[in-house]
Amino acid sequence: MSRQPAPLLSVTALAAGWPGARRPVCGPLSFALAPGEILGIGGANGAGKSTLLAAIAGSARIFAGSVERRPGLRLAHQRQLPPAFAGVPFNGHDLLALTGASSAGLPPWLASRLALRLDTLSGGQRQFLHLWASLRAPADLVMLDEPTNNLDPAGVAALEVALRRRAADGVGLLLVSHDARFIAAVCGRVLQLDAPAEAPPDDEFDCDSGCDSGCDSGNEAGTSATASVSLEERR
Ligand SMILES: Nc1ncnc2c1ncn2[C@@H]1O[C@H](COP(=O)(O)OP(=O)(O)OP(=O)(O)O)[C@@H](O)[C@H]1O
Repeated sequence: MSRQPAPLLSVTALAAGWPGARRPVCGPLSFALAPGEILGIGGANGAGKSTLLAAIAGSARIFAGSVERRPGLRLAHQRQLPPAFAGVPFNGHDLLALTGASSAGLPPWLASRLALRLDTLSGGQRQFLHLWASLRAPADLVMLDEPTNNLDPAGVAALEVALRRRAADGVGLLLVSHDARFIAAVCGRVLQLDAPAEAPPDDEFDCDSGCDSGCDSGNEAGTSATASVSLEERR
């Protein structure tokens, strides 16, 4: 009898936002991510997609619910706007060394530019290099925020190949993207966050007892009036 591998990540009734805010920006959200799974995260501007990644990485505030990472989980997180390192004498080799990523398999159009300073690369070249640095880092879970930004069709195709290879290694992938074609091409499931309310209510959010951010306890996470979620199977 085969046993299912333990999930890399279990998110339960999570309402996440930012320190100092009265209310979370997303949630309640519940999902799990298995090794080798590619999960897409979609939704309108401001729906809280980046906030969700930040909560999983431990850099946003958890108002209610929980994020459980598999013990010892190694996480790589590429933010939406990777740093340009302007004015810093730092090249592609340095960036890959910093994250522990191998350059083996890097597309030739980028491999030939690894000795160049990052602030002399084009936007798409730098984007792909940052993606590679996260994707090929020694990580169990890789989260990429708008990975197709600045990439041309050849870059997107190379990214899709790299993502599938990483998933085949058992790495779990969370991909935030507005690119519906890209998400449909690579993701087995999609978590769709609802658009934020036009004007957020100014009443304070009541945390449930699972809050880990030092708020007063209150009622259930399920009563949150912020974005809801739907999870679609793509195949
Ligand atoms: N560091 C932060 N501190 C405080 N509020 C933040 C911070 N980052 C984002 N927010 C707020 O959280 C809300 C959700 O932002 P978030 O970046 O998560 O949305 P998103 O779904 O990723 O949007 P987009 O598609 O535009 O990238 C926004 O209203 C934003 O103003």
